[in-house]
Amino acid sequence: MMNTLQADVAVIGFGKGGKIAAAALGRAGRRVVLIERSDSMYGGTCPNVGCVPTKALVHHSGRRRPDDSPQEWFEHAIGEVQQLTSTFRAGNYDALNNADTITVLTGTASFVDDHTIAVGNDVRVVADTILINTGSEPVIPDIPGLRDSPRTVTNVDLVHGTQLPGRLAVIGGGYLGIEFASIYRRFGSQVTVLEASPRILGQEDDDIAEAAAGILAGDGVEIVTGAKVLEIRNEDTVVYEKNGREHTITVDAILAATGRTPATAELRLDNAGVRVSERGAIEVDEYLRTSRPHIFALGDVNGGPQFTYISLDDSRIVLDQLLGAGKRSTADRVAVPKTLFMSPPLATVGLTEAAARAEGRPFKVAKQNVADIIAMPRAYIVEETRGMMKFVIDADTDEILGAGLLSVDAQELINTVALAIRHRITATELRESIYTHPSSTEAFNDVLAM
Ligand SMILES: Cc1cc2nc3c(=O)[nH]c(=O)nc-3n(C[C@H](O)[C@H](O)[C@H](O)COP(=O)(O)OP(=O)(O)OC[C@H]3O[C@@H](n4cnc5c(N)ncnc54)[C@H](O)[C@@H]3O)c2cc1C
Ligand SMILES: NC(=O)c1ccc[n+]([C@@H]2O[C@H](COP(=O)([O-])OP(=O)(O)OC[C@H]3O[C@@H](n4cnc5c(N)ncnc54)[C@H](O)[C@@H]3O)[C@@H](O)[C@H]2O)c1
Repeated sequence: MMNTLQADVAVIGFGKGGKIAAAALGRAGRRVVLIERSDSMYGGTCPNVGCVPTKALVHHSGRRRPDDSPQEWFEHAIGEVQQLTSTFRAGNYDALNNADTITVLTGTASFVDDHTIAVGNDVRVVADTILINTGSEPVIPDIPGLRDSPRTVTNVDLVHGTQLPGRLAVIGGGYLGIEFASIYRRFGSQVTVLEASPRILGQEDDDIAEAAAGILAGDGVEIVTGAKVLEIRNEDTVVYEKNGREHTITVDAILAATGRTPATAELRLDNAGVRVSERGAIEVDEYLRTSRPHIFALGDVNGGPQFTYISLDDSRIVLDQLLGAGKRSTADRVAVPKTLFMSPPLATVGLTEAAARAEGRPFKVAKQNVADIIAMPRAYIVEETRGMMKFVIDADTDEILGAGLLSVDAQELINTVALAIRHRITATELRESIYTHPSSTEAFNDVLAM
């Protein structure tokens, strides 16, 4: 028999934005039903198979001593990571399911019409308002042999598998590819990154991307740029072309890290009249309303930047529509920082030097290698002096336009710079602030003294 639940708000997908919105709406007395397709995904990608396990692997890979067996250390690390993710998963589930106003259903959701959602075969949810928060999925490029090879893995396989690949090929030198390349190299794998573009980290300035590539190469990651992967032969041999010559590498695992696409395939959006863009994302306005105004889309599925904190900010916008003044929008976002967790991390915000030049605005650049920053003994204390810090500054106003920090603690430093940009704190003010000692922030005293 069909079981029908009535709700004020239905949330499809237990991602960051969906869970924050569900909790707040539940606290406000709304009857909320949240639907998640997998019982191993409560909390979404980030705590289960994304940010949290990968950053825990960064941590554990860095603690391996030269005499530790790579395989044993890896297995130990995966065990630790699985404990961590299961704690977070249970915490996420309980936080919502224990609320009187919220029901969590486990099953795949699809639209029946614009107010009705089917969950599996037996349950229907009828809701006034619907939030779609189904995230994204890896794109496996159409390379002959890749999809069928048992050696092809995704981020999900890599954070669950207990066998350290002796040899790993990573197709794609973006955020995901470089993080996994760095992690697995530090665990002891032989890693080759095959990037189609002339260089990795194509969105960053040349000097920053080159410095990052230099650190990875120094750690033993082989980076092949301008590589065209032709096929996967006999399941384990990656055939690629560079400069007109064919090369092969035989590997234990192949990670496709060539981007992630919004997860809409199972939703039957056509039944609800929700429009999707040419690139497969759910179309939204700046208030995250879809083509059906009572249906919102949050997080990766709406085609915005694919970061957990953007999904979180999406929930603020939707909550402002449903419970607040309805003013907040995606247009409010200024200086959104990001961090690539290689070792040391690369964190960036605002304009690159290339973008400032393209805009034709007067700017100056302040940059220094971390090893030369006298005001930052912390780099020497923690024995991580690799990298560089770079600021792009408006030559007329002294405002900071952007920064690229490839440095120990960069994932923390960048938030201070982002705040400075948002609040129009000048480079001089940032330079002349008083910082704790010994800290990494002290570097600003030095690098900004142009
Ligand atoms: C390996 C990796 C590392 C990353 N590292 C970082 C990082 O360090 N920092 C950072 O900010 N970002 C990172 N990201 C990106 C970040 O994880 C995503 O941007 C973020 O998790 C997106 O969240 P979301 O709210 O859009 O949805 P998600 O967290 O993806 O959740 C969507 C949920 O919807 C469920 N679902 C899908 N379809 C249906 C359906 N039809 N019915 C029911 N449920 C459904 C899914 O099972 C999933 O649980 C990383 C991503 C990956 C893959
Ligand atoms: N630390 C973080 O915040 C973090 C970590 C991992 C992932 N993410 C998110 O996940 C998203 C997806 O990551 P991603 O690295 O998969 O995508 P990406 O778009 O960041 O990078 C993809 C890379 O693959 C290359 N590429 C594409 N097709 C190729 C091919 N056929 N052969 C070789 N190279 C090819 C591209 O030139 C690009 O460099 C990121 O954009 C990011 O938003 C964030």
